[in-house]
Amino acid sequence: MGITETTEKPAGLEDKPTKPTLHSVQLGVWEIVFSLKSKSKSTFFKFVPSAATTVLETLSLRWLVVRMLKDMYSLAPLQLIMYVLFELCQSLQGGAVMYLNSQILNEITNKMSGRTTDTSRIAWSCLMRISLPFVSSWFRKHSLHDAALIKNRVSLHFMEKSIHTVLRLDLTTAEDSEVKTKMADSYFDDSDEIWTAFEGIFRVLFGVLRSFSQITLAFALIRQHASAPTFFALSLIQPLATLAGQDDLWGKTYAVFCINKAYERLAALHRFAFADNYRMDRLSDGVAEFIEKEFKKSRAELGDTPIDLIHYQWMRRRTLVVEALRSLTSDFTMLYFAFRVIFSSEEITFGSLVILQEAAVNMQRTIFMLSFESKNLASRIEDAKNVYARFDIKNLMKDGDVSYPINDASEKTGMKLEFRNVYFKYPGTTKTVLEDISFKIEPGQMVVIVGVNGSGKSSTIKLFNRLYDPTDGEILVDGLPLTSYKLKDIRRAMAILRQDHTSYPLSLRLNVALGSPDNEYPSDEELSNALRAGGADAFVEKLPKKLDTVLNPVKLCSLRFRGETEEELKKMVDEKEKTTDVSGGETQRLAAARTFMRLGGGGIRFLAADEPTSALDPEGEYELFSRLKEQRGGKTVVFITHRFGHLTKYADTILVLKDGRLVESGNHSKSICL
Ligand SMILES: Nc1ncnc2c1ncn2[C@@H]1O[C@H](COP(=O)(O)OP(=O)(O)OP(=O)(O)O)[C@@H](O)[C@H]1O
Repeated sequence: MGITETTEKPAGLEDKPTKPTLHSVQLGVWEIVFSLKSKSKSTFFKFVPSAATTVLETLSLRWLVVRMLKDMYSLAPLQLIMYVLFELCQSLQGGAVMYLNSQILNEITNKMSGRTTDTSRIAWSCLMRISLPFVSSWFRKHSLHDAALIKNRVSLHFMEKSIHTVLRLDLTTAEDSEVKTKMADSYFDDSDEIWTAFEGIFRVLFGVLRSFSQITLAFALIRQHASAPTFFALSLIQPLATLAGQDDLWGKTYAVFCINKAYERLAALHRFAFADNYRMDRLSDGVAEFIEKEFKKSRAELGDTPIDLIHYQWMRRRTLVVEALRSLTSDFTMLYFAFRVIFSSEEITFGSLVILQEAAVNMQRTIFMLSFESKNLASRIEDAKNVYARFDIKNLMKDGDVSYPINDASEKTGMKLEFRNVYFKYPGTTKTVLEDISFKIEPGQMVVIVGVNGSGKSSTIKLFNRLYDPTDGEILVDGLPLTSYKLKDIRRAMAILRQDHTSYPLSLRLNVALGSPDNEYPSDEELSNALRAGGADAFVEKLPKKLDTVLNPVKLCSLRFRGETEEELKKMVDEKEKTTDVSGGETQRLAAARTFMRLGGGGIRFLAADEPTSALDPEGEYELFSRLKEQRGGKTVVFITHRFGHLTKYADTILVLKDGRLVESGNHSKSICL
């Protein structure tokens, strides 16, 4: 259970390529492995270069600071100015307190040594000293209030900008590994990076200003004492020794592994018992007893081996002698004065001593603050930089500039489509999923694409509305390259019912209405027509909240028990978090209703349905296709289906795909071999 250090190949890494520079320490159930480079460096030796690097980085990122300031000023100009002023006043308040203390202490010293005292000065200083905390808390209150308001506006503003950024990303860009990394940490709760970085910079600036003003004042007040510089120098030893002796895990590069089999099993059993996704299996397999029995067994095997976090175990390694020496450094200043009293004739007043002590403590605080902030600020600034980098992501897919439709012909006119020697690979992959595909679809035609799983049917559909662009070859729409049209126009002219139907985390009403986003408040009649056409009316009618049901509400509730369970609170949270279970077929019907809503919205010239019936029974499938056929009007239609029996006989063209190639095309009358 003790500490074991080794520079040999760490356990658990046998199958990983290990470099000889690795060093490992075993603590409790953990093994911590770091590079030897980071082993010898103490926090102090890292603090100096890291503080310098942070300052230099902050200076080199002036554009970022200016951009943040501009953004914040535009969102809350008055509050920003007031916040800076309040913080500035608070920074200078330390100096004022020190000045007033020195005045009071000098008068006390005069009194104690029998000299005359200036009563009005002492009364005035006391009055000011009493008023200062009130003034200061007034500043604090307003500064906190302004800071909260700016933070709120900034968070919501950047949340909105993040949403704008993510919504306009095309698939190729969104799947790019660099873009994925940039977008990875843009969480809903993490929208205050800009404010955090800004606040961090200001905290350092005001902290330095506060200490600087106090130290300058202290020097001015006690400059006649020869011992002042030595005193300050001695007071620096304590923070510097603490930093030098601090061998924490901050800033080290390391990996932690669990090397205790019993603890690994405990963790697995714990997950098995708690994770929601195992709940059904746990109950149906009746594994509760097994879990508890195994847990007890592993616990006995583990014994008292420490399981707490590696940071705590690491901290406990400190030796008592080092701790004792470090705490002694805080007494150096007192020991120095004791020494002066014995060996020197210099007279130092009680007041000066207190002021010196106060200034020294402030200096120590500044050093600790800078050490802490230099670690934090760099990463906060990096986070803020990433936020702006996300906003600057450029779409890889180029938008066209031709409006669609070119001329506003009748709505019934279908789209004319042509694939010319189209090849396609998904971005970042090497497999050609579509190879040399050529076909033509005349306006208003109905085409059925068939083929076994993985033959490229869905990939073909994804090229129609430019979710992806072909790797080679060309797609033409109404005689012009698809890429020449404005993306927004071309997508607005298409209705695509996809295979992997989803329901949005919004009410069912919006789930259907969003099929036609230009008509976000459709009438009840339009909604029920779409629901009926999609075959979703019956199941929606049975739901207690009908169209106001949110199938999977976003969870924003939390409940913490302190002692007894509060049933009322629990019920409220359960009610808010309640999900409504619907079958795969019902979600598919909902997606179909959304498509019918789109078809009814007007402006649609092309309809594609990619196996929209996979979760439907044969009757549901027949009904859906019949209604899609009924409502297609003159639109060009492409259907993909596995069960094509009754569909293919209506098709003007049947395209047969195999391994990404078009192996046959024709129609029933040309007796295509299906
Ligand atoms: N996002 C993707 N990234 C990489 N490869 C993909 C992606 N989607 C599909 N593929 C691959 O492209 C090939 C064609 O897939 P596609 O989904 O177009 O076939 P499909 O004929 O529609 O199949 P199914 O009938 O199962 O839906 C498959 O080999 C598949 O693994």
